[in-house]
Order: sequence, then structure tokens, then C-alpha cells
Amino acid sequence: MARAAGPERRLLAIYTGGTIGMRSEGGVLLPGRGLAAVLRMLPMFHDEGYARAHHLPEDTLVLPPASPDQRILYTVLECQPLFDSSDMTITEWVQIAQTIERHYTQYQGFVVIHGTDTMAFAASVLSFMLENLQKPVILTGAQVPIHALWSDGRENLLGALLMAGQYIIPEVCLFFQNQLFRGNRTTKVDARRFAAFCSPNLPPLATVGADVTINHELVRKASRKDHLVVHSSMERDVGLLRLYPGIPATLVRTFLQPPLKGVVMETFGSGNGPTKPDLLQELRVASEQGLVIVNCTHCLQGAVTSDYASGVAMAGAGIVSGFDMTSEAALAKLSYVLGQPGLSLDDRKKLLAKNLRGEMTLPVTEEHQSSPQDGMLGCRVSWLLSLNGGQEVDAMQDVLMSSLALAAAHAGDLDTLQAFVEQGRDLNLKDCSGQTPLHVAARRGHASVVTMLLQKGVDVNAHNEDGHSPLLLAVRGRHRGVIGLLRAAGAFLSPQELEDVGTELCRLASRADSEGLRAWWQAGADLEQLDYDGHCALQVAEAAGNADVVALLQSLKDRVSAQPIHE
Ligand SMILES: NC(=O)C[C@H](N)C(=O)O
Repeated sequence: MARAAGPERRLLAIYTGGTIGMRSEGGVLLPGRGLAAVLRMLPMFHDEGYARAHHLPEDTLVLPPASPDQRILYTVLECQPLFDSSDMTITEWVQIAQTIERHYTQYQGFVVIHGTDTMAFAASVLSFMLENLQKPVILTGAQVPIHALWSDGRENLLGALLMAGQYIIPEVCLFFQNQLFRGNRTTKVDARRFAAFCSPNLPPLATVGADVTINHELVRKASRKDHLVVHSSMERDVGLLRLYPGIPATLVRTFLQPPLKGVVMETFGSGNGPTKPDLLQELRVASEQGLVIVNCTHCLQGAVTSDYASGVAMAGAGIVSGFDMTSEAALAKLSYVLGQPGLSLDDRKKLLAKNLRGEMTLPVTEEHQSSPQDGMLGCRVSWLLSLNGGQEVDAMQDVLMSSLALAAAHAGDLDTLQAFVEQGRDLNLKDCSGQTPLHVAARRGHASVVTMLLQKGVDVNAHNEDGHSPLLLAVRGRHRGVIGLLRAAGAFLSPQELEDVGTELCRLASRADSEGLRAWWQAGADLEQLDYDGHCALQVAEAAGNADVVALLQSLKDRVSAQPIHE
């Protein structure tokens, strides 16, 4: 993922409605026209001097300089009509995808201004409709209209424009409250607070503070040779059914009737449901009749597994596991997969079980089985190692080896890494951004790879080009097992990594993110660090009334994490 080059970057902002541009009429908020005119009046969104001096067309706005040598120009395309996003459907999202397709070559990135209520659905649907994306498509909106004195709209929209203009993140993303998420991993979790979205099973792709931190490892790579394909034929007869204790089999039967072709079933915990025979029978019959059922957990975090006898998979082999997909992503994927022409039922189920747009995390073993590329990794390494020849071969081996070692660490592929060791290769190697295999394994939470690398004596405190250590990446991923391993091997967070920790801790406390707080504590951070306002996490949790977080912070206060922090 590169930083975007070139003196002028052009973006298209597609304004579909939502609170960000709403006006109050008769005591209720209604979508408001003329967003571009509002933005033109706000200096943070338009530099009139530059526009005049460069004779920019009437419809083109230009941001003040974000860097000395680059300007972000953008055009706002206002949809007709504008929507409260509660009224958006696949039809409107198809239109957005087609608008992006029509303007794809003219612009370097796209921002979709959308209501927040269904933004996670929109981002999920767009991610499946837009295949082989090579440019950023970033959805954003607001909880409060942009012209209000106290609004999150200005920061969100500016952030989305800057991210789309400055970075090549070839994905459908959602930008909200200083975080850039993969769109199909998001869900709306708060109706009022500015931190309205979270990405429960994938850390943000980027975080904006005094600096922009990009999670390079997470950003999907665009394939240069494939062109954008827009899939407009999405199946509309799909549904979402949330199981609840005692749900009657008759109700399930009624819901599963034609024309429904696919259903995302939200189950308990790790994919469980009632084991009443009549209910299981309804599911079995529907599945045998060709209805596609995807099993997703209604928990915010975690994945569907096959650990329990009450697993809904008991209803029959035909039910597809949604692993850690959000219901929004699962519904969008179902609509996409069932909309594809000419596939057999079996093909559709196989497609559903694959990770298509980064929407789900497959268990490591299954990912290996289902991805021919991973199986190839070991073969490629053996082949490379078997080559012997002159200087050119050696140079090529060095370059390819580092990519393969990082890929093996990413995939949790111990055997391949072992092959490197047996050949006497140095596992301290770095890629062009300074990442070592330990960084990659720590970020992915592969405890066995981390253990192996540490046993081989790799540098536990290596820093990549962004100044990040493996420990920091493990903290961000909340991989507590890995944090423990790294700390035991002498890892510590550098003063630079701890610079803004007070702010980060307060942010986690405000989101009641206990796992995040524990991770920082375990890595040796002082939980009493203050943010830029002079608040500590405990004060923020108390003010927000998060009793669990208050209790956690108090209990951790007097406990020292396993290793002292080094200076
Ligand atoms: N904050 C918002 O944008 C909510 C609004 N009802 C919408 O989704 O359009």
C-alpha cells in the first residue's frame, strides 16, 4: 500500500443523504440539498484562492494543502433524491456502484457520504459489488448535521477525503471518528455517540491522530492486472433471522418460505441454537429444498465454531458457517453469491465459505486447505532453496526469500519457516517497510510462530519503518497470548510507542474496550497515563458510567504486569 503521489489528486464525493446534510423541519431531521454549497463556505473544505488562481471548474472544491506538494480536488455529486439511509436498498447501492464505475478512470478515489443507520450494510454490499478495486472507496457520514456548531460531520468528511486522497487503500472502507475500517467488518454500535461504529473482529486499517498510522499488514493488495468488475446482479430475496430462546418452529417455517432464497441466521454464542427436533427439521427441510443458510453469531465479537452439540450445524451439513462475519457482511455476501449467474448450489456454498473481500477470518487450518496459494508456499521455498547458481540467483533468492518468510509468518506456516532455519537463513530479515517475520506473526496473533522465532533468537524489539515493535502490533491486535510470549522474551514498548498512550487508553475506556485496555496493561503501559486533556482512562470510564471498565482499571491499578517496562 503506497502513499499517493502526484501534485493534484481528484476525488468524487457521492452524497446520498444521511444526517450529515440534514436540516430540521417541523422538529424532525430531513435530508438537505446543497451540501457542496455548505462545504464551499467552510475554509477547511475549500480554498477559494487556489480555486481562482487555478481556474478550477465551478463544481470543483479544493482542500487546503495537506502536504506542501499536493492538493486534493473533489467534486460533490448530489444524488436525487437524497435518503435517510433507513430507506436505502440494494437498488440505491447498485446505483452508487455504477456511478463509481462510470467515473472510475476520472478520479483517484471515491467518498460515499451516507446515513449511518445502514452504512455498515452499504459498505458490505459495495465491497462485494466492486471486485478488483484499485482505488479507495470510503463511506462516511455523521451523527450530527455538518452545519451544527458541535458536529462530527466535519472531522469525518475531512478525514475520509484526506484518506482517499493521500493513500492508495484499494478497498471499500468506512471512516468514522478517526478510524478507517474495512467496510465489510463494521457494525453500528451507538445511536448517539460519535464513535458510532466498530469493527469487532478486525483492527482498523488506519488510525488518525497527530499522525496517521496505517496497518499495512491488514490492507488488501490490489491486483494490478485485473480490471474493476461491478456486480450489479444482486439477489434481493435474502433475509436475516435472529434466533431467540423458545423461537417456535412454525415461525421459522413461515420465514423460510419462497421466494426467500437465502437466509443469514443469527445464532447464540459460537453458532448454537435450540436443539428442538421440530426446529431442526424445519432448517433441514429448507436447506434440502435449496435455501442457503449462513450461520452467524449474534455476539459482537468471536466466531461460529463447531464446539457444541447445540451447534446449528446439527440441523444438517448444508448450513454454511459464517465464522466471524458480521450479519451485515453475511447478508451482503449472500445477496452477491446468490446473484451470480450460472452457478450450482454447491458452487454457491463453496463461494460463501471462502474469504472473498477480507470479510471473514478463516481458521488457520481451513484457510490452508482452501487456499492453493498457501499450499504452494512450502513448494516455492524448497524450489528457491534448491537453486544454485551465480550472483544473480543469489540476489534473487535474497529478495524472494524475505517475501516468502513474511508470507509464511503471515499464514502461520511453521513448516515453511522451519525450512528457512534448516538452510541456515536469518529470520531477522526485513521487507522494504522494515517488517520482520516476528512483526507479521505478532500482528496476526500466531503464537506458535512467535514462539519458534523467539527460540531462534530473532530481535524481539526490532522496529519497522513506522517505529513499531512486534509488541505494539500484538497489543493493537489484542493478542494476549503473543503479548505474554514477547514480554517473557524481554519485549518492551519504546518511549515513542508510549507517547500517546494516555489518549489511546482514554479512547479504549470510552468504548468500554476491556480487551484493549488489558492488552496495553499486559504490555507494560501505565494505565494512569493522561490524555491531552489531562484525563486518565479511569476518569473517562467513570464519566461514561462503564462500571465493568472502572472495576477492571481499579483491579489492574495495583497489579504489575509480568515484566517491568524498560526505558
Ligand atoms: N446519523 C445518521 O445518518 C442517521 C440517519 N437516520 C441516516 O441513517 O440517514
